[in-house]
Amino acid sequence: MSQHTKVAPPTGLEETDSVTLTRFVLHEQRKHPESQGDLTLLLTSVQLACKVTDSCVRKAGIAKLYGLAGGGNVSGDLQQKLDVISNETFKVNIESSQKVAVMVSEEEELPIVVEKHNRGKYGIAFDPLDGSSNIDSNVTIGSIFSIFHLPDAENIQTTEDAARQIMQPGRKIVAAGYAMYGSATNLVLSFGNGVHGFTLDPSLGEFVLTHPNIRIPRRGKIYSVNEGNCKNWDKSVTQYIHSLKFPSEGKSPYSLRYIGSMVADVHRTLLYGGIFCYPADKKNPNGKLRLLYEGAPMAFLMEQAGGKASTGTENILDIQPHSIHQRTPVFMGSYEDVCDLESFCKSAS
Ligand SMILES: O=P(O)(O)OC[C@H]1O[C@](O)(COP(=O)(O)O)[C@@H](O)[C@@H]1O
Ligand SMILES: [Mg+2]
Ligand SMILES: [Mg+2]
Repeated sequence: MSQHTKVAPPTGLEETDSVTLTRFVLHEQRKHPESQGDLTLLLTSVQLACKVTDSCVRKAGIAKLYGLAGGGNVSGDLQQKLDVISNETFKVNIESSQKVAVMVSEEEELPIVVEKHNRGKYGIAFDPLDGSSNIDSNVTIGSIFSIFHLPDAENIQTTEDAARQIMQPGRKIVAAGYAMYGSATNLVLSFGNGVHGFTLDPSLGEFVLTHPNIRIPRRGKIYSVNEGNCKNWDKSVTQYIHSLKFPSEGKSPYSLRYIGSMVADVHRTLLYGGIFCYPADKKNPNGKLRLLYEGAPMAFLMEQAGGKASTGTENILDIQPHSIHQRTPVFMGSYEDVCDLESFCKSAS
C-alpha cells in the first residue's frame, strides 16, 4: 500500500508534488521586491557545493576499487582527503557566484578576499566538512554555513579588513544552514523566518522540501555530549548532566545519543528535541566548536525553530567575535532544556 503523501508548502507556494530548493529560494526572494537576487544566486552556489560534496562523500569509499587512485585528474582528486576536496568545492563554487567579498573557512587560516571584479556584498563562513573524524567509518558528516551582509564590501583590501567586516554576532546572520550527508542527504536552512528542511532526491538531483517550518519540541528526552570529557567539566555542567541521568522521583531519565558530528547531533536535536552540549572544560577553556561557522549558524537555526542556544551564561547569537576561528562553549536545543542548563550555571556563579 503506497500512499503518496504531499508536504504542505509554505504559504504562497502552490501545492505540487515537490517544491525544490531553488523554487523555494526564488519564492523567498519575491517577498522582497527591492531584492536584486544576489542571495538567491549565492544560495544556488552553496547548494551546488553541497551536491558536489555529497557526490564525493558517496564515492569516497570505493574510489580506489575503481582504479581511481593516482594521476592528476578527477581520480587523483578523489584520493585527497574529503575535507580538502570539500573546501576547494565550497571556495570555487561560492566565489564563482560573484556574490561574496569574503570567505572564511575552517580549513583556511586567513579569510579569503575575493578579487574586486568578482565581488558581491556578502560574506560567508563555512565548515566544509563537519565531523571529519567519522569519515572513514561511514558515519554521518555534513557542511555548515552562515551568510552575513558586509558593511563595506567594496573597500576591503586586506585580510584584516575582511576579518573585521565578517566578524559579526550571529544575530546579524542573513541566512544559515547545513547539509547532512547521512542515509539521505538533507539541506536545512533559514533566512530568519523559520527553518525549512530539504532532502536530495537522487533521481532528480534536486533538493525537495520535506520538512517545512521545523519546530523543535519545548522540552526533549535526549541529551548529547561527549561524556569522555566529564572529568574536566565545570561543576555546574557535571551537576546538570547528573540531573538528567538521575532525575527526581517519578521522572524518567534522559537518553544519551552522541554521534560526534555536530551536524548529525544538532539535526537529531532539532527534530526530536533535547539538548546538544559541547561545554568548555579544563583542557579547552572556550570549548571546541567554532563560533562563526559552527556555533552561530546552528544557534540561528535553533532559535528560528523555537529553541535556544547558550554558552551557559550568554546567548550564542549575542557574542561579538574577536577572531575568525574563535571557539565557543555550546549548549543548544529545546528551549526549556537550555533554560535548565543555564540555571545550573547561574547558581554555580
Ligand atoms: O570528538 P569530540 O571531541 O567529541 O568532538 C566532536 C565534535 O567535533 C567536530 O567533529 C568538529 O568539527 P570538524 O570535524 O569540522 O573539525 C564536531 O562536528 C563534533 O561535534
Ligand atoms: Mg565542524
Ligand atoms: Mg570541519
